[in-house]
Amino acid sequence: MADVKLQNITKQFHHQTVLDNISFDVKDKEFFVIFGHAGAGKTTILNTIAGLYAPDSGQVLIDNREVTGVEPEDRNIAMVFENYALYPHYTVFENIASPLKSPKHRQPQRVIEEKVIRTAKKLNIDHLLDRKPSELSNGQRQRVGLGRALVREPEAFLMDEPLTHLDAKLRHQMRAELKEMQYHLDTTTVYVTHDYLEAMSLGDRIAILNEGKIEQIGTPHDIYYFPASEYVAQAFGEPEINLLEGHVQTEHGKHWLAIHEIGEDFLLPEDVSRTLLERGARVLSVGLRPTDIDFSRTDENGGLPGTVYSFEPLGAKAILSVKVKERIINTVTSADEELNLDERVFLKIHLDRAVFFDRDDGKFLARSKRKGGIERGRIAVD
Ligand SMILES: Nc1ncnc2c1ncn2[C@@H]1O[C@H](COP(=O)(O)OP(=O)(O)OP(=O)(O)O)[C@@H](O)[C@H]1O
Repeated sequence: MADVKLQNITKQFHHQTVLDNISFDVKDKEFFVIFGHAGAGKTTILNTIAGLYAPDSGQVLIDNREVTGVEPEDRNIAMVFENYALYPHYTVFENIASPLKSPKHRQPQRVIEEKVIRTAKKLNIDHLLDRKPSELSNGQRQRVGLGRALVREPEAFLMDEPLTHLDAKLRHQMRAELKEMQYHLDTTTVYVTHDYLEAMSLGDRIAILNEGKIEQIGTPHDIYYFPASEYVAQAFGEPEINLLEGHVQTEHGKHWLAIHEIGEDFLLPEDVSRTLLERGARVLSVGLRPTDIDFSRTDENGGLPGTVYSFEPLGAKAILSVKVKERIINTVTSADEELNLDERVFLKIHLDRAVFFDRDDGKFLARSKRKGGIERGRIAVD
């Protein structure tokens, strides 16, 4: 296996820029996820790495060797597709052996047998070699698909939404399988998805692509807790992060955040106010994850009053939307709550967990790294 590097890749189709100066470095044995909405350019990146598309500018390096002009079959990259494209009339053995029989890469029968058996053992499917794909479970089929890619001993795997059309339960199971396989096989993988949960659960690192540009590259933790932009924060999390407008105000040497939309002021964590003032940010966008807002039925500690706008039980948890003044705020509660529409409730916002963005360009400004709660109170909001 090897590392895969993209340097300043640009690609246009019909004068429309589809990839705009894309650079990243997938390390040897890394599981690297490219996340983006439909049309963001994810598949175009995979095709560029595989050599199916030539970039207009920029370089592709595999194992530090430039391959930008090299034909796909000479790149030693394996692409795994959504349906695994197994030959239905071939046995598992024949399916896995098929890449070793192509005219360009044909190998002697003895070598083929050895490689197929070794690959099947790695994937724990060596007892299934005589079966046809129709006699396999989905998980086993996936392993055969991967086995067929792996048998060529590629330098990297490229996977284009391999789990998209599976139902939720199976998808979860397959995710676990892929993860386990990755752990045992030490493969370098570039994996494309539009499902943020898949990206978070599989990726060592994730690149977030937005209309052909990379918004952020980071670990799942970085992406979730320190999103580089409002776009990233909105894409990762269900229900979506609440974004409100805040104004920094200074009184008696203390820095407060006034959120007029909900008629509430919060004392800013010191590390946050320092950063915001250094950056000269007085008006900003405040991101509050639904999980960082608690609700109660009683006004115990000066909670923020609102009324139930909707209550959506989803098994173990429920999405509670509360109308505060004219704003709808989403929170997550346990599903066994019984709440009626228009019922009066109180919210407790954990501003110490908020993420602050520039109001104009939506880029990340600050998040408190302090542990523990913050002081909270009311001052007059004009
Ligand atoms: N061969 C092509 N010719 C013309 N336009 C193309 C070609 N391939 C892709 N595009 C365009 O490039 C843009 C990015 O497409 P791409 O398939 O890379 O997106 P994606 O992020 O993989 O989307 P999806 O999740 O829908 O598969 C789209 O607007 C698409 O229409």
